[in-house]
Amino acid sequence: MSQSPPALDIDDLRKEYDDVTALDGVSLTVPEGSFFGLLGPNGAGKTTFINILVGLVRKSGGHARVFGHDVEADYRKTRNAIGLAPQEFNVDRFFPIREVLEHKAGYHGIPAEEAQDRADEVLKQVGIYDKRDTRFDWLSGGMKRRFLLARALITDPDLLILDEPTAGVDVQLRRDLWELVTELNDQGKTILLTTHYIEEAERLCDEVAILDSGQVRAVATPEELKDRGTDQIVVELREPPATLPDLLAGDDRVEAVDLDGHQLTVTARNGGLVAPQLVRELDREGIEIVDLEITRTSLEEVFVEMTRHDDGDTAAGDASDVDSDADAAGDDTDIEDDDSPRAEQQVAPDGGQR
Ligand SMILES: Nc1ncnc2c1ncn2[C@@H]1O[C@H](COP(=O)(O)OP(=O)(O)OP(=O)(O)O)[C@@H](O)[C@H]1O
Repeated sequence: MSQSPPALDIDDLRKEYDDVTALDGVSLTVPEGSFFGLLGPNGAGKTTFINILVGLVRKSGGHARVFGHDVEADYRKTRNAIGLAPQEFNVDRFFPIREVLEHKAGYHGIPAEEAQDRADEVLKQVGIYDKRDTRFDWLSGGMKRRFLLARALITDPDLLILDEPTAGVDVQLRRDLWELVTELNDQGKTILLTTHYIEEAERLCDEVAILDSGQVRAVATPEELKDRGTDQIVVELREPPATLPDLLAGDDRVEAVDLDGHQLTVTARNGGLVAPQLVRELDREGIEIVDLEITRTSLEEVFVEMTRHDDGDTAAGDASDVDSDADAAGDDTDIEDDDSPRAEQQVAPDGGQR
């Protein structure tokens, strides 16, 4: 029995815009049904990657296949398999949102009557059915995000691409959207998520790729990535020893052991596994423990570390920049009725209007 192809099969994908290398040999496999996160600082190449998948940007080299279909040679099949909720608002703002959905369905070949039913269904699904006769302009920021998701769902795509879906939305809506996309994933849709909210990736994704300067730095589960960072084991001692014995000697997970007054701090990978050995050694030395706490590295710290550049800066700035940038991303653009505001060119080989 032949195995079905993965949702995304990306091999040495490259993109140059004049003298800017946006993608520098990206290879990735996203299994069907997975919830996959694409993390990267500003300018890492995430939008370029997505735009190549949906045919808005022409690749300079390599291969990209969606459920086995080449994104350029089989543009139409690829495009029909993907629902994209883009980062920026690019909606025809003069029509009631229900009509916008019907047009989109019609463009994808869905007959008018079915398109109406589908439009109602997805508006209900994202919770803005009562706004169906409202123009996009008149929706609140959060409703606009919900609408973009409805538009991505109108064709019942197998692959849902969410580009910063919760940028600039409040905590409650973010949680609602998380719940909704988790349900969609449970129903079998493959989800590709880009986000600046590391917590979002950690909560939702089975696997994440860290992209930086157009290259994949790591592909792993959030837990595996955290195992690569360092934890801190902080031990409060009853009586600090006059000289610190040689603790955890030869354990290559351990980066540092520091004593400051009553407080012993061990910096180590897999802190949870190192701690029991530390406790045994302290016990053997007759050093009494009053308190012990392990602070696990955060995915955010691992992310910042992995995308730190040689000049000591991260491309992402610090973690707080990461979040505030995302908040600012909800601006309108003037481009309308297109899935991406940064379309370099349209590459539908069939010449079809998108
Ligand atoms: N149409 C374009 N023409 C020229 N350069 C571009 C174009 N689009 C993107 N770039 C450049 O390609 C690089 C990758 O940009 P891209 O938008 O793909 O990154 P990103 O990871 O999506 O960033 P962000 O998180 O800020 O949205 C950047 O250096 C960007 O300036």
